[in-house]
Amino acid sequence: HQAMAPILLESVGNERTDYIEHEVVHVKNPHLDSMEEDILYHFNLGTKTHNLQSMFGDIKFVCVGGSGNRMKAFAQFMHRELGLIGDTTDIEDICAGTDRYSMYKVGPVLSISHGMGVPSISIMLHELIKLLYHAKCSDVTLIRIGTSGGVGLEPGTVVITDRAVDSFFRPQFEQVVLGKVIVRSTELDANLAQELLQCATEIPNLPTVIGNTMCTHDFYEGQGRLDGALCSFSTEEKLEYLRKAHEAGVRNIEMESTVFAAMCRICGLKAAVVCVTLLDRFEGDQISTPHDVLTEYQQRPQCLMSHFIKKRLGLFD
Ligand SMILES: O=P(O)(O)O[C@H]1O[C@H](CO)[C@@H](O)[C@H]1O
Ligand SMILES: O=c1cc[nH]c(=O)[nH]1
Repeated sequence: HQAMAPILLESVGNERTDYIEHEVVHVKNPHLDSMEEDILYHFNLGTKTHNLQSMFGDIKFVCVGGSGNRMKAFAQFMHRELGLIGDTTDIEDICAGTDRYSMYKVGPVLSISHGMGVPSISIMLHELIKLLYHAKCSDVTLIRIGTSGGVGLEPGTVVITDRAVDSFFRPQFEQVVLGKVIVRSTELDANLAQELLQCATEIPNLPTVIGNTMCTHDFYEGQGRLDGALCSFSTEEKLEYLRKAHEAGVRNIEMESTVFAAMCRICGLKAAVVCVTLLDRFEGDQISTPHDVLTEYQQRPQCLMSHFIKKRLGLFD
């Protein structure tokens, strides 16, 4: 596992002591340095009102997911898994002053909700990356733990994303900036994906694959569903699209992975996407699985995360 402390390089016959540079979180915005104060509006945090370094400087793992309740449950679960002292009911929402996002901190783990879809997670990521930068965090790993629709997989399978692709199966994210389209790569960290797959093999009953994840801008028509309020295509056309997606290596469909991958990559954050599949889209569109089964499915990426984090922290040694 990766060392958490600075790595000392002993150089024989040399008085100097070198440290390998930590991978710090970058922001790619020259305007930020000249700002006297930075207000992270949707978190209800700011550089003048909060000491971000003392609040967040020790963060090494950030897990994000759509729902506030899921991310609270994950924080409580991690609190127990890491054997931290105190009551899990005392874990407070750091963003309680706003109802846009929820944020919980347990030791070196930050758990944050991002809502649904690219615009929602993108706003959250702008503020999260600035928060990690202001807090002078280093060696941070960011993981989205979510749900998705499977493409030719048994429901409940966990998919670790190889490439995050758009609706045309391209590994890129397009953002319109000042009326022009900017295209950014969605490449994720291949070593991290392999490390997570290895962790999955060490956990019983956690069916896991690596595959491409398609990110769409809609849950219904945008994912080829026949059960929305609008539908402009036939069942055969839907299945043809899913077959093409499958041929392009797509194993699951969700709504945030491309922008998540693109933003993390540019800012020097090692990132992964781990989503459980709730259904097989070749079999249907409605999520009709009983609630308790869905709850158990949602816990699968969390179990994988706990194993991964504990392994990285050397808690199994
Ligand atoms: O389960 P989460 O992480 O919210 O993500 C998935 O679920 C939502 C749709 O139900 C979309 O946001 C999709 O990406
Ligand atoms: O089919 C699904 C299930 C969860 N999330 C999605 O985006 N699609």
